[in-house]
Parts: sequence; C-alpha cells; structure tokens
Amino acid sequence: MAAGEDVYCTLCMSDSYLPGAAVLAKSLRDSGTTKKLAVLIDQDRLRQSTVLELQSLYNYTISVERIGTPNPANLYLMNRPDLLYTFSKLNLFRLTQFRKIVYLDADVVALRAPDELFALEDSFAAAPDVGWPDAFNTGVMVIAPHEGDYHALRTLASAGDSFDGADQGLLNQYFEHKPWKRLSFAYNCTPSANYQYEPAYRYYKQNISMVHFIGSDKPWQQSRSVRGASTAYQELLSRWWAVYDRHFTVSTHGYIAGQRGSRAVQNEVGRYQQPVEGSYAATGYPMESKMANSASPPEAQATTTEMPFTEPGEDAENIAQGRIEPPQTADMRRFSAPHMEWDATRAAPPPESRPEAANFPTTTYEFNMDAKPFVPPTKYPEPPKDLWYEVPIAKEEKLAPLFPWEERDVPTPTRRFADDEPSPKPSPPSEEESFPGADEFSVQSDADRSVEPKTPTILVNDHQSPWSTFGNSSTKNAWDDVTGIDDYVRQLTAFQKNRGKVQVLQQNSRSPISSPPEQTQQQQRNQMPGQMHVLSPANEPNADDLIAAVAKRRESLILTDFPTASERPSLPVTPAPRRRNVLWGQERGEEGLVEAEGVPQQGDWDPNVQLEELRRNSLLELKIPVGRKKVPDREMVGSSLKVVTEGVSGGSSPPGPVGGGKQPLTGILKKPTFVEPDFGGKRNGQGGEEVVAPTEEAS
Ligand SMILES: O=c1ccn([C@@H]2O[C@H](COP(=O)(O)OP(=O)(O)O[C@H]3O[C@H](CO)[C@@H](O)[C@H](O)[C@H]3O)[C@@H](O)[C@H]2O)c(=O)[nH]1
Ligand SMILES: [Mn+2]
Repeated sequence: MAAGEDVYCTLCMSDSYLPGAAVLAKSLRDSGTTKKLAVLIDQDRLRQSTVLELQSLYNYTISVERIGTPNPANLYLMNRPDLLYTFSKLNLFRLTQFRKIVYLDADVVALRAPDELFALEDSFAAAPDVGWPDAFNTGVMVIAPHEGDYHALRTLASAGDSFDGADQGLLNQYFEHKPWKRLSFAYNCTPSANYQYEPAYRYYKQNISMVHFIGSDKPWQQSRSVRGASTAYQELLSRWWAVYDRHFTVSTHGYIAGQRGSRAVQNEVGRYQQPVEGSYAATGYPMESKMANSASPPEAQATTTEMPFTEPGEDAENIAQGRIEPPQTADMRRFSAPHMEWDATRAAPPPESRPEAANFPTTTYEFNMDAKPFVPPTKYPEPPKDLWYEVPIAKEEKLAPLFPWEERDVPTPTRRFADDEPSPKPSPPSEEESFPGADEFSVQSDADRSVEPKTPTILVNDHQSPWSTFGNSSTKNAWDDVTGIDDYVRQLTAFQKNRGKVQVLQQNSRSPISSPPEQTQQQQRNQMPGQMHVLSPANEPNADDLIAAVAKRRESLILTDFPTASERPSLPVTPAPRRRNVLWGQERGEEGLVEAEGVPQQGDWDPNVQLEELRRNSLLELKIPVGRKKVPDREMVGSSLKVVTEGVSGGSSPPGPVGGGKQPLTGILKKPTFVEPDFGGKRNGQGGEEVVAPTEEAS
C-alpha cells in the first residue's frame, strides 16, 4: 500500500452484504477505474468464505473495529434495527494511509467510475439525501482521512448523538458546522420504488454515475423487477442485476463466472433473496454488452464507460444508429433459468398478480359501418402463371467400392419371372406331347377351358379336339423297346391262357361278347325269345380266339396301346353279374328265388289263360258283357299296368273280388325282373313274363 494512495472503499460488516460488495467491485472494475479497491470488514463476524471472496474482489481487505450505537431506539424510527453497527463507518477517518477515499455503500452500483472525485480539493464531499435534501446521504462520500475527525466522531458516537441512531445522522450533525462539498445527486442516485421524479430522471439520467439502493430491500434480496415500481427504479435495478448476471450467474456452460469464492456470492444471494409478495416469475436480465469492455486499457475507459440509458424499445433504434453495439449473439443465446419469486409449493399465488395470459396479444375488430354494399371488382388480376417446379434430375452417383466383391464384374442376372414376360400364346402341342392312343383320348379344347383348368382334362372320343389329330403311334414310351418286357408279358400271357383266366378275357364265357356294347340289358331282356340274342356255347368265343385277334392286330404288347372299340369285348372292366346264394338272409335255391307260397311254377303259367280269367272277373264286377272286349294277342311291352289285384306283396285295393289264400293269383302284375339268361337251357324260352291288361281297353 503506497502512502497517500487513493482508493474506493466500502464496508461489509455482515455476510448478507456480500453480493452488494461484489457487484460494487465488479461495476467499478468494469467501468475501468484506475483506483484500487478496499473493503472494511468485521473479521470476527464474517464467514471465512465471505472474507475470501472479498479478498478476491478488493485490493485491500481491512479489518476494522465494529462500532455499535449506544442508543438504538432511533433506528426503530427508520425501522432499521439492522443498522446497529453502521458507526463502524467512522473507521474511514482513521485510514490515513490513503490520501483520498471515495466511500461507497455496499448497496451501490457504479454505472461509470467517478474517478474525478479523487481530484476534489475538499476534505469532505457528499450528495444530498433524497428524503431530506438539506442533509447528505452517507452512502457516497469523499473523505480525506484525518485522525482528529475520527476521534471527534467517535466521541459523538459514544454519546449516541445521532438523530437517526446511525451514521448518517451522526455525520450530518458533525458537518453541520464544518465546510463540506455538496455533490451532484448523479453521484448518489437513490431510486425509490414508491416515488420517483420521473421527468427529472429522464432529463438527468444520462449523468448518473452511481446508483444507491437505499432502504431495507436490497437488489439481491428482491427480484429483477419489482411490481408497482417506477420505470426509473426498474431500469436502475436492472443495471445492478446486469453486473451481477455478467459475473455471478451460473452460465449454461455449467460454471460460475468470476473467481475464487464466487459460490459464496451465490449462496448469499440465495439466502437473502426472499420471495416478494406479488412479484414472481422474474427472469434473468439480458446482459448489456457495453459493460463488457473491461478488457480495454483502463486509461481509455476511465471516463468513457458511461452507458446511454435506453427506454424499452430504444435499443433497436440505438443499434441502428450506431450509438450502441448490438448484443453479442452468444450473450443473447445464453440461457438464464427463470427465477420464480413465488414458490408455488409453499404459498398461494399473489392476490394482486397479473392473470395468466395477460400478455397475450389481443386484437379488437370493429364493425364495418359503411352503408354502401359491396361491389365486386369487374376484373380480378390474372393468377400467376408458370408456377411450376421442375423436379431436379437426381444424378445417380456411383459410390466408391468399399468391399472387394464390389470391384468385381457383377454378372447380369438371367432369372426370369412370370411377371416379366407376356403370357405365351397357346401353341399346338408338339410331337412329344402326344401319346399312343391319343386318337381315342383328347385333351379338352380351349373353348372348354373357361373354368381355368389346372390340369388337362381328358375327354373320351372327342374327335373335335385338335389333340386327336396328333395321335401318333410312332410315339412310344421308353420301355416299349425293351424286348425283355415283351418276352415277359408273352410268357405271362401264355401261362394265363393255359389256365384259361386271361385278365382281358376274364369275361364270363357266356357273356354276349359279340353283341354291340350299346345294347342295354333292358333291351336284351325285352326281346322276344326268338329274337333274343342268345349265345350258344358254339358261338362263344374262347380265350384263344381273342388272344389271336389281339396279336393279329399288332404284335406290340405296349400296355398303353388300348384295343379299338370293335376289338374290345363289351366293357371288360365291368364284371358279369354273379348269382348270389343268399337273399334276404335266407338260403335260396341254386337256380332261383325262394319259392313263394301259392305261386305257381313258371312252367305252369299260361298268360293267356290268366288274362282271360282276369278279364272275366273284371267285367263281372263292372257289369260289362263278357266277350265285348278281347285281350289282344300282341305283346304288351312297356304298357302301363293299372289293374292290380292283391298279390303276395299286399298291394292296393283290388277292383275285383279278393280271393282267399288258396285262390289262384289272377291278374297279379309282376314287375319285370331281370333274370340272368340261363344259357344252360332250363328256361323254356318264354322270356316275357309280363302280364299286361291295358286299362284303356278294360274301361
Ligand atoms: O448488516 C449490515 C448493515 C450495513 N452494512 C453496511 O452499512 C451500509 C449501510 O447500510 P444500508 O443498508 O446500505 O443503509 P441504507 O439503506 O443505505 O440507509 C441509509 O441509512 C444508513 C444509516 O444511517 C446509512 O448508513 C446509509 O448510508 C443510508 O443510505 C451498507 O451499505 C453496508 O455497507 C453491513 O455491512 N452490514
Ligand atoms: Mn446503503
């Protein structure tokens, strides 16, 4: 410490004033002062962290004796019992190691460094107090230390001679009869939240060097904006916070700006920043870049750091006219978490707080009072043309190969998918697709394929099909030329021939082999005995003849070579009907059905006699003269049988008298029953068993 040095000095008697002392020091240094900074502390009552913080902020940390007031009653007149030890300020007058001291309360922020105050010739200077301008405020004082003043003041202090019980009353009383220099209010501007001379503020605010936040509510104990406060107060309050935010707010990068011990400032702010009723949702005040020029040489900054005050909305104009620099983009981006003054977890919302969405933009529309009706324009402007967007042609850039196989030539794929090619036209089947005997089997033609056949359908004897023209005997199976197969089949055939049971000829030897296959059994049955196609054993073709016929047709034994229709004996796969020996669970005779009781033997049955009997009975019943009608001699094939008398089967009511059990069955119409032709010759040749009495002739 050089003798006769000039210093800015403040007082910090308690930890709660640390934020103010810190902001004051930073504001002075930010303003580029050339003077050193000193702080008077109560070493015994400050925390170590506070002392360390102050040591980092101030050039000189001077521990002083704490001086209390013996008459604190007057402090309660101001409702400031916390000012019990402001007499400690008197220690300033004994710091004779300094030539001049510009004392600043810890609740002062410097908007510019008033270094010119050190050039004052006066031994004491102070600015008027806003509450009583004839008195000076002791928040900002220019002092030339002098031991005599110190002891005189200590005497007054010990006597309790102070009209306010604190240092301001004492000093005003002391300098009442001493010369002192009255400073401009601009050196100790004390804005008030309750009263502010706004026009004067607007007029003089350009000159403000320092702002002093008197009263019990200090900036660090309230929010960045105070509800109901004047514009001047809000503006000046924001200046204090601007310094604070610049140096002590936790930035988005996660560190606390400032130097060693800055967290102590944070703690103090947090401790004393009590919620203020009606004031909440305060947010970080934007940084003011004009104050961030402390890196410049202090000499150049000493008198040029005064910032132009701006009204809300003036910043843009000032930036446009070059009066102030726009805020750094990084500063604008810097995030400051919202500071909630109202703790919703502890208290109800402030009753006088603004409603939600009070700051939403509102627009008021008014009715159109124009009485004239709307007349549309005769012509509207043409819509713009050529409003099209040309899609850029994407260039297919070939990427550099990454893997070794990408450098090899990739073979073009040869696969073909069904969707890739048109559906093929139906082409005539090739020679390979035909098969032996195709003249008798044909694939369904295209016209018949309307139902999407999945597999070829074989139609027998469909000679209209184009397939039939491809029947080619030259096409054969691969095994057709294997002579070993032929030999084997031939041997097998010969073996079976010897046994008389060749499969193809297994048809019963009594079967009408030579009869046309179209002839049905019914037709055969209806033939009269003379015309009935009966094969005598002499006509019966034996297996040897058939084998010879087949062999004669062709030598081939190709299994798929079917015989023609004429060569084929009837339907060889249809077995001949076999006689069953059991009917309705009863054994029956070797040659016929079970004998019915009262039924005459077939041989005893004379149809003419029976018909005559029937006719006679019927005519008697119907009172028709006998002999009027005569049963014709012709056969009655297929005639409807209407006259039915009771038979063994118990039919419907007979028109004639019902005979007893022993009465011969007359007029019974037997349904034609096919009886296998007995080639054994037992039958007498009367194959027509039907007895017919046509009703139209009977009626
Ligand atoms: O607990 C305390 C109280 C005060 N101080 C210091 O004392 C100064 C004065 O206290 P302050 O709260 O600033 O008082 P003001 O509200 O400013 O009250 C007015 O009245 C006070 C008592 O007369 C004067 O000291 C002030 O300068 C004057 O502005 C503070 O700035 C601090 O430097 C502390 O360090 N710790
Ligand atoms: Mn003060």
